[in-house]
Amino acid sequence: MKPVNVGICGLGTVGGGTFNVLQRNAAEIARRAGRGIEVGHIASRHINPACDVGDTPVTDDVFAVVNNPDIDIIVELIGGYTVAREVVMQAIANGKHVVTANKALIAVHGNEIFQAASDKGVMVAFEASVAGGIPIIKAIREGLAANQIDWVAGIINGTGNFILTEMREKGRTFDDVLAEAQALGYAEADPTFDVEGTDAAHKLTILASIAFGIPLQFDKAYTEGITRLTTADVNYAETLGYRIKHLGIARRTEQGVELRVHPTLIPADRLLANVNGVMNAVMVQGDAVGPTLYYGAGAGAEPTASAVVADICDVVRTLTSDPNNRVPHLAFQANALSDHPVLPVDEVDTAYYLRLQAQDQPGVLAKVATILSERGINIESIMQMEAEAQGGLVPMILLTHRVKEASMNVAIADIEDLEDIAGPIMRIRVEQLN
Ligand SMILES: NC(=O)C1=CN([C@@H]2O[C@H](COP(=O)(O)OP(=O)(O)OC[C@H]3O[C@@H](n4cnc5c(N)ncnc54)[C@H](O)[C@@H]3O)[C@@H](O)[C@H]2O)C=CC1
Ligand SMILES: N[C@@H](CC=O)C(=O)O
Ligand code: NA
Repeated sequence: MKPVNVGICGLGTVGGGTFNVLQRNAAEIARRAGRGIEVGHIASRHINPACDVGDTPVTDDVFAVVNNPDIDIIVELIGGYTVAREVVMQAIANGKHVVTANKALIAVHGNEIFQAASDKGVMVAFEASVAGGIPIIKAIREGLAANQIDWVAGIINGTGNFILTEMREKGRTFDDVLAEAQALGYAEADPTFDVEGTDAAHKLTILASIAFGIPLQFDKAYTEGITRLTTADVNYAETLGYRIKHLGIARRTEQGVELRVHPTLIPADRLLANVNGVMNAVMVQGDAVGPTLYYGAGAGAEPTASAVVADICDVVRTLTSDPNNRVPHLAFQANALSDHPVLPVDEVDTAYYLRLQAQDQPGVLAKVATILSERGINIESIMQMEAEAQGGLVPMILLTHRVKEASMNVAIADIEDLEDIAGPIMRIRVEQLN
C-alpha cells in the first residue's frame, strides 16, 4: 500500500524531533500503523541542524504544505494562535487530518477547530499538547472511559518544575535556571507563558474538557505562576513537611468545575511532591479505578515527538474508519457536552499557607487569630521564626484548614490592615491530594 504522506509545519525543537523519530523508527512505526509514513514536505523559517532532511522539499511558506494535494496529514508544530490557527483551519478545509502539539491553539480555538473537523470528517489529534510525551489524553479519553472522573491534578509545565527543582535542590536563581530551560528547548517561545502559568492553564483547560465532557473554556481558568515564590517559602514549606509544586487542578463539584493553576503546598511524601526537573506527572481520580498516576517527560524534542508520532499512527490506523465511530475529540460525543459551569476562584474551597511579616511584640498573634476565627477559618499550625527577625519584623507562618477563597480574601485584607503587620501577605494554597 502507498505510504501516508505527512507535511511538517515547523522544524524546531518538536518538529525536528518528530522528523528524526519518523526516520529512525520508520520500520517499527509502519509495523504498528499498518502503512509506511513518509515526510513529503516541510515548511519552516529555520532549518534545524539536528535534521538531515535529504531530498525532502523544504519551504518557508506553511501554506505551500497545507495546500499540497499530495499531503494527507498536516503536523502543525509552529506554535502560537495566529498563523497556526489559519494553518489548521485551512488543512481541515482541504480535507486533511491534523496533528498538533499546540496547547495554546487547542485551549483557545479548539471548540471552533473540532467543529470544523467534525463537519469535514477529519481528525485533529493533540496528544503532545498536554504533558509532552505522557499519553495522558489517550489515558483519560480511552483508558478511563468507564469512570466518572472526580479530579485531575498535575505538574504540567516542565520549565516551571525544572526551575522549582533547581532552586530547591541547588539554590540556583530563577533567571539562571530559566535561561537553561530555554537553551534546552523546554520553554515556550514567550517564556512568560511558562512562569506565569498560562501554558499550564492551556493544558489544564484541555484536561478538564476531556475529563468532564465540557467545552474548552480557557478564559475561565484561574492562573497564577511561580514568579512570586521565594526561597524562604520553599524552605518554610519544607520545615512544615510540604513541598511547593506548581499544579493544575480540575475538580468536579456539585456546583461546578474548579479550574485552577497555582503554586501548591503538598505533603512531601506524596508521589507528585517527588516529581522533579522537567518531568511531568498527572493524577487522575476516577470513581471506578480510584487514583491513577501518569509520569514522564513533559517537554523536549524526542519525548514530545513520541506523542506527535503516536498521533500520526492513530490517524493512519483510522483513515478508513467511519468518522462517526472515531474517538471523539473531547472524549464525549460533541452533542453530549455538558454545561456544568466553571466556578469562579472565589468559590474554591482549599487550605492555605500564609506568610506574614509581624512586628516583634506581644498580642499580634492573638489579633491575627481573632480575624481568622471571625471568618470561620481554623488554624492548623503556626510557626514564628524568631531567629529570622529583621528590622523588628518576625516572619510568621500559618497553615489553615479548608475555607472558601472568598472568605480568605476578606481575612487577608483585614490582617494586612493591622498596624502590626508589614507588607502584603504571601498566600499559597495547600492540597492533600487524597
Ligand atoms: N518544546 C517543547 O518541549 C514542547 C513544545 N510544544 C509545542 O510545540 C509547538 C512547537 O514548539 P517548539 O518546537 O518548541 O518551537 P520552536 O520555536 O523550536 O519551533 C518552531 C518552528 O516553527 C517555525 N515557524 C514558526 N512560525 C512559522 C511560520 N509562520 N512559517 C514557517 N515556519 C514557522 C520556526 O522557524 C521554528 O523552526 C508549540 O506549539 C509548543 O507549545 C509542546 C510540547 C513540548
Ligand atoms: N514549555 C512547555 C513545553 C511543553 O509543553 C513546558 O515547559 O512544559
Ligand atoms: Na501527552
